[in-house]
Amino acid sequence: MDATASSIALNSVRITRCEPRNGSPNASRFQTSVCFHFANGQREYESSQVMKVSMDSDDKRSGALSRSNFFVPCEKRNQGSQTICSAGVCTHNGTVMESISHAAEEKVGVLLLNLGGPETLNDVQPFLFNLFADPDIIRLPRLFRFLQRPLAQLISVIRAPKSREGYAAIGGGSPLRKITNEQAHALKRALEAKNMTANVYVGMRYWYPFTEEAVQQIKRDRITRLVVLPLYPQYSISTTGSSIRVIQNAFKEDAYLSTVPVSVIQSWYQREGYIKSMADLIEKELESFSNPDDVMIFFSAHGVPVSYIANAGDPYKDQMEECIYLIMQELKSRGVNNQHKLAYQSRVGPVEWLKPYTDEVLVELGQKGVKSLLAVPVSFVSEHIETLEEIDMEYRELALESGVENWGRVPALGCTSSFITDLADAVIEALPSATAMSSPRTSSNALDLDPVSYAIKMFFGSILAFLLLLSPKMITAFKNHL
Ligand SMILES: C=CC1=C(C)c2cc3[nH]c(cc4nc(cc5[nH]c(cc1n2)c(C)c5CCC(=O)O)C(CCC(=O)O)=C4C)c(C)c3C=C
Ligand SMILES: [Fe+2]
Repeated sequence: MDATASSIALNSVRITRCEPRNGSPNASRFQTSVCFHFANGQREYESSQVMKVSMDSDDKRSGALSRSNFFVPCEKRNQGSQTICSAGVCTHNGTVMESISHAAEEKVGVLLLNLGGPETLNDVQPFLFNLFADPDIIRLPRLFRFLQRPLAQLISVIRAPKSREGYAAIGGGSPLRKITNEQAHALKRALEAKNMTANVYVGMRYWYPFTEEAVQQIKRDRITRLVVLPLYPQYSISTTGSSIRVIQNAFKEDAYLSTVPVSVIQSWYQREGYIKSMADLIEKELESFSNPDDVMIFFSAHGVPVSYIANAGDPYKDQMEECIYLIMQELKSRGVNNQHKLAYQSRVGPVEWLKPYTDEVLVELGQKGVKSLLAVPVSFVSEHIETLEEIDMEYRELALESGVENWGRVPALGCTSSFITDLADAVIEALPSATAMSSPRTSSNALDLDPVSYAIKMFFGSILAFLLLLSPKMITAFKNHL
């Protein structure tokens, strides 16, 4: 292939029009390429994305466009297609393709996102306050947004005792920070094994280390290209959506960060590596039952309020159902044909959540005579309160009381090597599509920061919350549902 003719720069990546020697004269290939060179001068990558724009008559109507991504160490590619990368310049079959001018200093970062959890029992109430103060968790109509923080204060105080009991039962705090740090180290090592050096950061939404702190570190480290990887396989407004909003705000407002190319992996439940890793864990755990074929595989996903799906277009339910379908297909291909069921756990508050509810289904299954159940937590990839306390203690007890005799639980993926390797592949595949997040701030943002209106809103909001707190009727109503 000769790289000739037109070439334009796009977000610091060069796009080159290449004419295939023996290909259709009506087809054009556009190759985007960027070279990464690291400080030790040894590790080099060429990332290429080839887009084939076909102008054949059949394809004209549909504007057919096919795309393939590859991201390989230059040494490997050199063997097959004679690409040589050095000092920011890639040559392909003898034709010089300039790479970006600052490629020599490319410094790759990966930001892992998670929810965070209280590390001590004293952290529980302030952690809950941060969670309920998030407009992606308690979705108030715009007109009532000024009540968000007073309401968060109220709900966090009421919820705290129940929540504290749960954290006390699992050792006095959430293991999420420790496990996420371990996953970050494992991912860094997995990337190194694929010849990619990257700084891996952890950003939590509601507790330390906060996402905002991680973003500041990314700025101090002068990262030049970033992949954002939420540790939630499925996208929900309440998890991935909320964390991405924080990142977008931080990046747009900062002169340096707004220029950094960023690629966000929104969801990855459909990745083969993840599906196979989940199937491995399930297959292994089934073997611990004396009658593996009779065990019902019981997927327990974290719930969200129905209004997220019905009114706000949250794709979470669809993605969850597809995810379960893919895992079951994988198991079937291995000859595992067990029955399965999906239900939703962890509902909070008086509104309707996704159904069926885990606790209700467990009772029904027990009463129907199901004797063996294998619980599979499927919304998270680390152990935390909802696996260690809710599933292992509350749901297990409920199932056994309802007639289930054999109970098992699949562990969260944690640092399972096939899973971490797949995350490394996801990062490498995402790098070439990184683009800057910069965009002008909106006038409504500016309004949100006006200190006078903020003070007025806080004043009236606090009075309302205070009145609510004084009302015993109100407290009883909340307590019954939280
Ligand atoms: C009130 C609304 C909540 C929504 C919506 C929600 C969605 C949601 N959460 C997770 C994952 C986690 N949740 C965790 C803790 C947690 N979540 C809520 C509430 C909502 N979650 C509360 C009140 C709490 C605190 C614990 C408790 O009191 O029950 C955690 C951290 C657990 C830990 O070990 O610290 C995770 C992780 C998902 C995946 C999700 C929607 C898809
Ligand atoms: Fe939650």
